[in-house]
Amino acid sequence: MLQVDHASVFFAARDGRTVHALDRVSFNIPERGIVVALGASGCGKSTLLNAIAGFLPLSEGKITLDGRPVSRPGADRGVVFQKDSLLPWKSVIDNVALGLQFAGLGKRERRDRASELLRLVGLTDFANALPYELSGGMRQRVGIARALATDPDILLMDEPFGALDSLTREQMQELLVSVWARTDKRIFFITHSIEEALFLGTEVLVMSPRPGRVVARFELDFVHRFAASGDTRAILSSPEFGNLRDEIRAILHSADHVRSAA
Ligand SMILES: Nc1ncnc2c1ncn2[C@@H]1O[C@H](COP(=O)(O)OP(=O)(O)OP(=O)(O)O)[C@@H](O)[C@H]1O
Repeated sequence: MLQVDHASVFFAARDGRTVHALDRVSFNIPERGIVVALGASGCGKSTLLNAIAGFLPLSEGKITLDGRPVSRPGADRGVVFQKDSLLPWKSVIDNVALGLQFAGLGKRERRDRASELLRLVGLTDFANALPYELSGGMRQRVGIARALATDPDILLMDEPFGALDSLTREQMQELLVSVWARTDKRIFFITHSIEEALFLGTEVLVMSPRPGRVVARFELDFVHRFAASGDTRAILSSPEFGNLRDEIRAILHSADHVRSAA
């Protein structure tokens, strides 16, 4: 279980003011859970992910993974960013195998593991390609395979599909569900998109800015339905999905309204 307990972060801005980026955020990610943080720009989503990744310390509160306090980056957490950070001079398979080098695996084992992961994300035929030969969606698939290489307990994904066109984005969401269903990973996922949050999340945290806090949470099972049926259309067009989308849109608008009036 990943536990985030009353996490707060204050930044000292350059003009001397203090930015209250995150305000007493608490949630858990259980086994096989996908928790999605949804909110407008500036509500502290990346700050939260960076704290879970161990890239930045909390000002108050604590984060534990299976009882161990999180204080620095570790192989138990794999991170995927919006912009892929592939090494342009290395082949796809070598990019995936990179993390395994630090884990002390031999060359043969690294390539075997990387090939297995490329199969998982449907990129076997591109193992020897260079990153510039890939589309945006394919690069993100390499990023997912690379994040999985060290077999982390949890995947942390910061708007991984935000820069993709809508069709590719939908395909990537489906691919992520199939990876999740086959690997049993926990996932923490950040997005601006209400539909993406509803489709992927077993729990959605709706966040509002200044200070960044959770204003509503929803437990969902659309992702389980998709994993069982593979029928995206039926899920997106269901009245239940539409009603929740409208409800969350209203919450986000009123959070924004409160902020502009303040
Ligand atoms: N290093 C920093 N120093 C000062 N302020 C910061 C720092 N990092 C983030 N902030 C501020 O903290 C707040 C939350 O930022 P954060 O990037 O976490 O939001 P976000 O929800 O991820 O936004 P986006 O969706 O645009 O990425 C913002 O007001 C931002 O300007």
